[in-house]
Amino acid sequence: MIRFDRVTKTYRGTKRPALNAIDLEILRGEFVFLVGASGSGKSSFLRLILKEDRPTSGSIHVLGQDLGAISNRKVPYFRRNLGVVFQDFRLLPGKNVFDNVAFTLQVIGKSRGFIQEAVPDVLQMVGLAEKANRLPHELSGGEQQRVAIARAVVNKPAILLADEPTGNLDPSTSAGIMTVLERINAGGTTVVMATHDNAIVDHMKRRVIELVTGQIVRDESQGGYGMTAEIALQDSGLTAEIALSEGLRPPRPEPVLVPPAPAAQTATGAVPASAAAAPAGAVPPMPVTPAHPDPLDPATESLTLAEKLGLRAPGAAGQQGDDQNVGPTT
Ligand SMILES: Nc1ncnc2c1ncn2[C@@H]1O[C@H](COP(=O)(O)OP(=O)(O)OP(=O)(O)O)[C@@H](O)[C@H]1O
Repeated sequence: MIRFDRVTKTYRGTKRPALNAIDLEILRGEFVFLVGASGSGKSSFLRLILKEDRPTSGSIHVLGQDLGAISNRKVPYFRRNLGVVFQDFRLLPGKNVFDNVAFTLQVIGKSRGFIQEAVPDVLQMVGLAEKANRLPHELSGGEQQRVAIARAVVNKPAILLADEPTGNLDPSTSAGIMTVLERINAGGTTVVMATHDNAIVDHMKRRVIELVTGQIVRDESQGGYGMTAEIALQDSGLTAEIALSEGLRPPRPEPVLVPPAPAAQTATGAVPASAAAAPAGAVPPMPVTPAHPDPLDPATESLTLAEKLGLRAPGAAGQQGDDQNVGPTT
């Protein structure tokens, strides 16, 4: 379903790869947590799956397609198989709940009849059937995220990518969002979720892949958040987190040295997924750099919402002002 073969991503102007020789397979129907300190490569990993960016070396297959062989023109068609949810919801503030969800289907040209059936169904699934006429600012943060999830899955994608979907939500609201994501996964959609939320990861007991400086150091079939290295930058006033240097990092259990699971199997047990993985604890201090797509790279140029959701080719005409990126409204 998703396969990375020796994938390395090095951004322009940087020396150290954001992702370093990643070998990984995610199977149909899996629910996978991607954990790791800020800057460890989680968002880069998701962007590569979406073909929002391209690897510096190595190959990526998603749904049987070699992403390197998909032309830019065909990318929007490829992305229709993927739903995406972000930490900051990205709803359209002037459209009500129904229209925010219908937006996905309108952009890809679905009929009015189809939309009239599909949108109420998915709103029911995320628990918002009664709020179809509300505007985003009339909803709580958790409800706004449910709308974003409904929009992501209304076209029944095979894969749902979620980049810290509970990052702006309190614990009980987050639990509700996870119930919705579990429901979507139970319906057959493969879910890959990047998160810093240790309580959720520990509670769900799903596959956990941990990145440290762009390498997979842990791949467990029913993992927990564990000793994932994170620290708040209190003295800088930022809430970002950095990987701990060796001296500061809490002790980590010795890795179990067993060979990586065969490509076609789900990972079992604590498996260092790459022989080249950095030894536990050997983590240099990380500069805290916000992840922005490389402005010089045509594959990561600034995208409108429709483009970002994979519904329209970058630069293709849309309705003026119809799809600007929007953050939380509460
Ligand atoms: N467009 C870019 N240009 C240059 N460097 C980048 C770019 N995007 C990410 N990076 C760098 O690549 C590394 C991995 O970043 P990435 O955003 O993938 O990490 P992350 O694990 O998602 O972090 P966070 O948890 O903070 O979202 C970091 O060192 C980051 O600074």
